[in-house]
Amino acid sequence: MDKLMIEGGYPLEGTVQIGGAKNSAVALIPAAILADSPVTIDNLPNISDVELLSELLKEIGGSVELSDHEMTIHPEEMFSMPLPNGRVKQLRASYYLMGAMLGKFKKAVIGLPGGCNLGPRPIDQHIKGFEALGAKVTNEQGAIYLRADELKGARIYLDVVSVGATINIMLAAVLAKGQTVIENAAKEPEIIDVATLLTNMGAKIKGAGTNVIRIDGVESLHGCRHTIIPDRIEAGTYMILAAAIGQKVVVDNIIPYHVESLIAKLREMGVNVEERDDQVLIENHKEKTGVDIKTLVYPGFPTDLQQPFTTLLTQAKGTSIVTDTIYNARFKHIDEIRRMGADVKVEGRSAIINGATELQGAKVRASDLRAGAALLIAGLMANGVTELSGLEHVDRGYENLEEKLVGLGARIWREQMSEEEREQVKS
Ligand SMILES: CC(=O)N[C@H]1[C@@H](OP(=O)(O)OP(=O)(O)OC[C@H]2O[C@@H](n3ccc(=O)[nH]c3=O)[C@H](O)[C@@H]2O)O[C@H](CO)[C@@H](O)[C@@H]1O
Ligand SMILES: C=C(OP(=O)(O)O)C(=O)O
Repeated sequence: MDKLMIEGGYPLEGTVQIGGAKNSAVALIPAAILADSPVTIDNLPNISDVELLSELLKEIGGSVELSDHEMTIHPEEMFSMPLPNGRVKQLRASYYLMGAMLGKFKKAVIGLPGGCNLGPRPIDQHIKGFEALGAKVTNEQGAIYLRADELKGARIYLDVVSVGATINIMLAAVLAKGQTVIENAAKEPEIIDVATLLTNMGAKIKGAGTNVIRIDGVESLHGCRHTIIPDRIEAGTYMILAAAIGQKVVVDNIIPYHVESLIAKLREMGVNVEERDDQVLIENHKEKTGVDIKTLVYPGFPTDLQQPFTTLLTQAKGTSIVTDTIYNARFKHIDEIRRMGADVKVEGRSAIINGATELQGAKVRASDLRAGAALLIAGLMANGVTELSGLEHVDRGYENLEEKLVGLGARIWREQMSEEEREQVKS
């Protein structure tokens, strides 16, 4: 068990390269199950969720070659091995094995997923979609059993706009007979990325990126090569970090259009953002003013950047209100940044931040992935040393974290936790 040691107060400068999108990668890897020949995915992020999925594909008989940022998946020998426990519980995206295995084998047994604990994260809309396609779905002791004699296209209206349900239904529908229409679909860039891979595999999909997706089922799918889009949440995290403690930071290899809502809010605060073709330059020399944000589905402000942005707002003058409309318990980082000196309180679904406050280094723990990002930013801004534990969450979504930060001039390194510290974490 490691902790991250962060010596705060050193301004950051330089260029940081952004990797491939976690939330695309974790859907693209299961999508390969649907093919009859090898699928190669590149610009793959070097994160633990990718490693876990690669192991899960091996458990169902696949062979996987993983080299530097590239994975080739051989699905020819895969079979519908039940996965009720184990690795499926360690990440959210294991739910995509349901759609992909149901689509390919017409049956699957998959344990309920893990992932960040942000309050209730039901999968009723995924199940509604599978049932509409003709599957019988039951929940037996925390595992979802799916079975169908055949899958037939259907019209499915999602009661809530869900990234996971939209992608999962696409995965189950591409090999179904006839047409499937997903209404009130999510529009995140990762959905377009998954539809692009499936289309290159031979699927017929129209409308990905809009709220109505039409899928005409095909008999079979073949392998192909696919390059993952840049991770807009990793990019956003470095942009927030640059606004918090950067002087002149270039966030490179991104699609600026995917982070428009963040750019708008940074500018509103008084941060200079220059948009270029595939990079943004963040210059931070003025006093920052507090702003209000409300998280929304894409293209609104992403919930996954809410926690890091809250930390930035502690450095802005005045009162800011952050409301998370997607998750009702995504404020577990607040108690920790308060311990570092921030003036923040949570009321219902909102955090109220009074700034600007000086932060002091402390021993803090990440309760989830983006809480980790929020505390990392706090540590880099704070006076003195911050010790951040809970790195198993952070490593799910940020590749080569220390390397990228040291490249920008940060003083940050990993250390093993002492026996006593490990005991404290367990209790
Ligand atoms: C692996 C992955 O891509 N994770 C992302 C995905 O999570 P995930 O796919 O879990 O998030 P959803 O878009 O499905 O969830 C959005 C909202 O809908 C609710 N809901 C969802 C499904 C369902 O069947 N029933 C239901 O009520 C959820 O509780 C939540 O309040 O999108 C989230 C919202 O952008 C991001 O925070 C996560 O980073
Ligand atoms: C919530 C997130 O991830 P997951 O859905 O994989 O838990 C995230 O990436 O911020």
